Amino acid sequence: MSFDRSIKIAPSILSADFANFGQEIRAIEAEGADWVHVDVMDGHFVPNLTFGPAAVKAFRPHVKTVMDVHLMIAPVDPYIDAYADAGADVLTAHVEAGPHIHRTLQAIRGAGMKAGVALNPGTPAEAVAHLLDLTDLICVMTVNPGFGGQKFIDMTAKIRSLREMIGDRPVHIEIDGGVDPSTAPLVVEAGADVLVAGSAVFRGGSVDAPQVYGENIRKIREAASTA
Ligand SMILES: O=C(CO)[C@H](O)[C@H](O)COP(=O)(O)O
Ligand SMILES: [Fe+2]
Repeated sequence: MSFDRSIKIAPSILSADFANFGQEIRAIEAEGADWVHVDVMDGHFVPNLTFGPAAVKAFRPHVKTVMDVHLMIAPVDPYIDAYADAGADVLTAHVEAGPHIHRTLQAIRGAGMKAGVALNPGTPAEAVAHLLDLTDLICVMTVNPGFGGQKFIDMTAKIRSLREMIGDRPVHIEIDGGVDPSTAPLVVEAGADVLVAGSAVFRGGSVDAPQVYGENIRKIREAASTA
């Protein structure tokens, strides 16, 4: 997985049909997804529960692009090897998930994955100031994590600060939560390059009507290109 700053749309399968992940992943990729975003929730760090490493491993053969795994779990460290074995390309941990995010990022890279760090809306950009050389992606949450379909929280000032802090390092800025054609240009203009979108991609479509996913992805991409 090589670094580039072009806009990438990463549909979140949190909004897919949970009885049909394989087909859903193949459909969004066929319809133009650049990455596939996988939300892991533990019912403890966030008030919702999704799936664990065995399910993520089962998704792997269906993902031909980049499997971007967003861990909303605490603790993280005991599970890093399991997600490496599951085939995650990017593994993102929350800075709020424990006292040793520096060690966690080292361990993620040590296990052969790209290391991501996520920031809740209430966490300032400065929380990652000493982590920039250990991270490949900073995920700026634009909702409080736990659920799809929530209203976008404006974090453009934080995105601008991060873009300045990152300088010319090869670090992606990913935006997660409430991204749709109306919010995408704001975050891209502020410096984001990876746009996660769950409800805005899956809304109105299905594996029997996958062209709707394609139209939804295209609308986000077109809106982002106006930034
Ligand atoms: O991490 C997440 C929630 O915690 C999801 O990735 C995010 O909410 C995407 O869903 P939507 O685009 O519907 O907001
Ligand atoms: Fe996510």
